[in-house]
Amino acid sequence: MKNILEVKHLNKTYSIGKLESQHVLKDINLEIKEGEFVSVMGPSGSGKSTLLYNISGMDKFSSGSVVFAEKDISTMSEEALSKLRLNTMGFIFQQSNLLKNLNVFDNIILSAYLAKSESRKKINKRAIELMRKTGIAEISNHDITQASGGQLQRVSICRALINNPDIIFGDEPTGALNTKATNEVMEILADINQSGTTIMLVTHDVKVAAKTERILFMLDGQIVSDKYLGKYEKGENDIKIREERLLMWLSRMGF
Ligand SMILES: Nc1ncnc2c1ncn2[C@@H]1O[C@H](COP(=O)(O)OP(=O)(O)OP(=O)(O)O)[C@@H](O)[C@H]1O
Repeated sequence: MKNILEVKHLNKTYSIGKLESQHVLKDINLEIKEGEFVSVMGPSGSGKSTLLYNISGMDKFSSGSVVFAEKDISTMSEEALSKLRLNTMGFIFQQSNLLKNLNVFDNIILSAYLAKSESRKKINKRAIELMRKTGIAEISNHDITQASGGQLQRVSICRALINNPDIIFGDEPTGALNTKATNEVMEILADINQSGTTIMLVTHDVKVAAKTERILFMLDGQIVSDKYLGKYEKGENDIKIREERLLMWLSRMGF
């Protein structure tokens, strides 16, 4: 499998006021293969979200290089980078950040209409298919304010998938959900991954990470460990064994 992401000597420093700065990502080196399902764990403040935002081109890193699908994003103009994000990356956040004045369907199709690379007919067809797959077809015309937390995250997933991205980045996508909705969202993501989309999630939840294939552990701005758990098969019943393996690994690192 080819690498979809190659990160070399990545550093990120935030300036705090005039004299102080904080070195948040410290010489990160990372390769992610096409089709992998990766999660990033680690204590609060270790740099997980910062890593996600810097390798997805949402934030500007201080030094190093990030090559995404053979394109070096550090040398790209802001315009080229926005286009790359729109056409090849999908994002899911803890809070769904959906537009309250649009209904479910319009929230999903908006970015595809903006991309203008396909006919509206084709986009609408894909949106209907995505809503059906994620179990929200019946709320297509509903206002966003009427949807439950789990439904909102499914809308976010459909929105993230509408442009057929090569990769989905999620920052605590299940962080605001109850156990049932978390499990449902993870089954949907496992399904999406099985159809070939690479996924990278930041999570604090062992049950979420246990359903991913590879777990990176961050500590103080560095990836200090990288565990390969193997592909999770949707609906698999040895999830408890995966969780136990992960918990043992995490406890060895004092987490
Ligand atoms: N825009 C910013 N300006 C200054 N410092 C920042 C900024 N964003 C993050 N930081 C700092 O960078 C460090 C890493 O933050 P980050 O959000 O990446 O950690 P995290 O591991 O995702 O934490 P959490 O699990 O709590 O979300 C923290 O000390 C945070 O205060």
